[in-house]
Amino acid sequence: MSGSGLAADRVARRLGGELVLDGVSLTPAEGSTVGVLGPNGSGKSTLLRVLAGVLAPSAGVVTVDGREIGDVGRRTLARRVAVVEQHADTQIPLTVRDVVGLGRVPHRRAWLAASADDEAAVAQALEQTGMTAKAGQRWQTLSGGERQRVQIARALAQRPRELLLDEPTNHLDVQHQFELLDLLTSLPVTSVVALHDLNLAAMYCDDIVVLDRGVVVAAGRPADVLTESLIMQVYNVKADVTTSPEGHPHVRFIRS
Ligand SMILES: Nc1ncnc2c1ncn2[C@@H]1O[C@H](COP(=O)(O)OP(=O)(O)OP(=O)(O)O)[C@@H](O)[C@H]1O
Repeated sequence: MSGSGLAADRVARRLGGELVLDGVSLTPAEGSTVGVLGPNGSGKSTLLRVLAGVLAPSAGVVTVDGREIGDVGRRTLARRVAVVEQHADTQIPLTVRDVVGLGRVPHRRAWLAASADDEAAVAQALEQTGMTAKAGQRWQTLSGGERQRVQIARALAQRPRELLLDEPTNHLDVQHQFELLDLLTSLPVTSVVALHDLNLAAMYCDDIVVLDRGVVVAAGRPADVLTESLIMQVYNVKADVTTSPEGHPHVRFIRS
């Protein structure tokens, strides 16, 4: 398969005897934000882990600039693909600045101290995520939302071309959800983001992929994908979908 960027072609993955992903293809346009939606257990995290090269596909291929991901060196991959997982934790007493600095590791030779470039990338990432004032604070003492923002800062400090995020808005208050997604969509990176909030996905994603039991059941522009029938089919919930004044689909759930 040719093409630039990160792509999945008919990827399957088996876990514990179950087919958790089945024939999933994803070709994010360069610089776009792609939302991965789907119910609990539908395979969103697994897809992100396969795209990150952490899990190998059981069938199909993931490619980076047309090369199979397994053939791209770990260091090369770590320099361009950044991952923000759902439950990052550490027992090591690190400051916020230390954690963000971990994003620079793939760019450094082990025996060299942080360069001016590294320091500038860390400072910029702290600034972009609004964490500069907390740079000296211990990671363990942060709130859930602050930890989330620091993980995102670490990923940004990596200066990736592709950013994979697993429910990054999870712990964030509404202002920080908007700030994060405004930031993601303004960066010159390709982002693949697992989200649960259909309206956030509608507001911010260029494209949406909906998984159900490991299969892509819909993909395309939010307005084409987020329909009342799709929401009923996938989530078994009634919804009223209208168009917001900004032109995005707006989903209102209806209790039956
Ligand atoms: N190591 C494993 N062994 C067996 N099954 C697994 C394993 N890891 C994940 N699964 C199963 O794979 C399916 C997909 O999991 P995944 O975490 O990708 O879903 P998800 O869409 O991210 O869910 P959520 O919205 O709850 O985060 C689930 O049914 C899960 O139980």
